[in-house]
Amino acid sequence: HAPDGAIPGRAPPPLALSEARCAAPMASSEEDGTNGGASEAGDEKEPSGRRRRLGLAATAWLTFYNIAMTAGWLVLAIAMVRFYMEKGTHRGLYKSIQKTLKFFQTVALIELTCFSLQGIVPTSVLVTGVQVSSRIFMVWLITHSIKPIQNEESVVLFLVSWTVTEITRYSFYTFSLLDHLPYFVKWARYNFFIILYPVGVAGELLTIYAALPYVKKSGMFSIRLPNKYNVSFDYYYFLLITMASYIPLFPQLYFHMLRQRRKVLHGEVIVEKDD
Ligand SMILES: CCCCCCCCCCCCC[C@@H](O)CC(=O)SCCNC(=O)CCNC(=O)[C@H](O)C(C)(C)COP(=O)(O)OP(=O)(O)OC[C@H]1O[C@@H](n2cnc3c(N)ncnc32)[C@H](O)[C@@H]1OP(=O)(O)O
Repeated sequence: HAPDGAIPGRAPPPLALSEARCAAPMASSEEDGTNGGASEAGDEKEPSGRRRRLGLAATAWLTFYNIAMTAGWLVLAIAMVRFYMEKGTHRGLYKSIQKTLKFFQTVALIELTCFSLQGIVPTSVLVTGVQVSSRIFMVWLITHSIKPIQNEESVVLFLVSWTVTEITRYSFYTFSLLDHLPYFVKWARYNFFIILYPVGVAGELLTIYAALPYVKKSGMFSIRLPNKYNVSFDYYYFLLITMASYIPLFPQLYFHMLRQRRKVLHGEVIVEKDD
């Protein structure tokens, strides 16, 4: 365990959001030895490291954000279960929940642009960047834009994986910030992904694959030569490259989560390279 603030490769932690202008990360649970403020035993006598370092304004804002996101994804989960119970089919499911999905998944850009890039939370910019951008891509440039694939079973695969993951993740952050992290939530955050990550990725890849014929036929989002800028772009090949990029990128995200799991659940100290 490193002493407070003495984290190799990281700037000193902020005291308050307003002071820091999102400029420095908060110390992690491993590093300050406070278990991230999680009071599983419920016997803490003073504010945890997490709250001390973040400051009231940042803690309040993050808590509000995480509660809102937990609620949003819960609403989505309930809507999906209700839809399936009433209709008995997945057909039409995407259409019925698309507004909520688009809203809450797009809002997650805040995590990249403010929390991560600005250093409010000590998360990896690279990991968060790949995670958020691939989701935004799936939501807007695939499922929203290519209507014929909206009823594919693969869409349900990633919808369910994302939803369970996000309810768990945001409630984990919320309870951590409130210093009352139930062990089950922590366990779920660092175990569910073992199954949900590959299932979600399979759903995403199958959905992109299903979109290929429509993209090829329609020539959507493609720029053909000749044109006055003398540039060409073929969305069909872009999708093929995107699918291929899962091969090097997904294992990195998966192994990152496995390392996090060892660190958080089993207390292993892992020195990670800076982004
Ligand atoms: C333009 C086209 C792009 C195409 C790219 C194609 C390539 C794609 C490759 C693969 C993409 C994967 C796609 C994905 O959509 C699939 C799925 O999601 S399927 C569903 C299952 N998914 C998961 O289980 C995801 C699991 N992964 C993660 O959760 C993430 O990796 C991530 C959240 C990004 C990182 O987690 P990590 O554990 O490393 O760090 P955290 O960010 O959770 O925590 C670090 C510390 O920061 C604190 N923190 C972070 N955020 C908050 C917050 N909102 N509020 C409060 N605190 C926060 C956190 O508590 C930690 O603090 P401490 O260290 O003190 O405990």
